[in-house]
Amino acid sequence: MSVNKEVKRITTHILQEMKNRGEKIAMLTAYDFSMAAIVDNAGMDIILVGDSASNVMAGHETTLPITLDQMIYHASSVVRAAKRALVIVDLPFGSYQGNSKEALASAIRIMKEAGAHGVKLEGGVEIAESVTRILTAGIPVMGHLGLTPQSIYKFGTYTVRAKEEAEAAKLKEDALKLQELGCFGVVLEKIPAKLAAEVSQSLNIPTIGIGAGQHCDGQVLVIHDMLGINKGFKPRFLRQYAGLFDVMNDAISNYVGDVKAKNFPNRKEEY
Ligand SMILES: Nc1nc(=O)c2c([nH]1)NC[C@@H]1CN(c3ccc(C(=O)N[C@@H](CCC(=O)O)C(=O)O)cc3)CN21
Ligand SMILES: CC(C)C(=O)C(=O)O
Ligand SMILES: [Mg+2]
Repeated sequence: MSVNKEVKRITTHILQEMKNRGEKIAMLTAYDFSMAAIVDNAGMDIILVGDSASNVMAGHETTLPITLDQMIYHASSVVRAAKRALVIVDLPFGSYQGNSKEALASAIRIMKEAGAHGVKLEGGVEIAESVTRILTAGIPVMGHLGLTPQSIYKFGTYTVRAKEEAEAAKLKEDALKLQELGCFGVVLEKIPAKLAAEVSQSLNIPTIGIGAGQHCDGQVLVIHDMLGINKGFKPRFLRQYAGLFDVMNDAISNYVGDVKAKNFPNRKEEY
């Protein structure tokens, strides 16, 4: 399907129209200017400045260490590159769980200092007050349910979530609550496809899946994973669209070889 690059800027209203007419929503992460420029040029609907930057940019084992200041630095770089995509930024661990006032202050910093278009928060009914407060300030909010990596130490593993009926019921309740509060969409991470399909059908707002099957209204992946830059990470839900680790490794080792062999620079490459 061809991508309409005529659209000036994707908005949350356009995303809702896309769901209404059954057009799938494409979302991908980016954390810096150069990558975001490529992602935007390729016709992405939403660019997520994910707290997965903690893993893929900083090399941490979890998303917990990344700070609000660091997220703002990544987000401001992405915003400068994004001409068409809607730029959504994860509120990092510790920047919103304290109370709704803190949550709003963090969201405002992201909007004001990075120029982002909205924020994403992990959690359901527990964060209802914060979601409401942020929305009241006119800031679009996206929910995130299922595997919520900021709670990894509570769960202990990254296995599929909501397989049991009780947890599935809670997730459905959370999704409805987030919609009722006014979220423009919700990410469903690593839950059974059947549950994601049910939630996607029962909600009016779009669902964006990662490891949540084909019936979500859109899909999201981490860019380093789908480009094959991050070789070690290969869960079943991930499709690798390129093998950039090897491509980049070959180019870089050729450069090393040329320098060592005195093949670079040559006479044409000097002044
Ligand atoms: N590089 C990267 N990609 C991601 O998708 C991602 C991050 N980082 N950081 C934040 C969260 C964490 N996410 C994750 C992490 C692990 C799995 C996962 O499936 N891990 C194992 C299986 C774990 C298990 O079953 O116990 C795997 O198969 O690799 C999925 C999503 C998604 N997000
Ligand atoms: C995996 C996506 C949904 C995310 O939250 C992130 O990249 O941080
Ligand atoms: Mg995240």
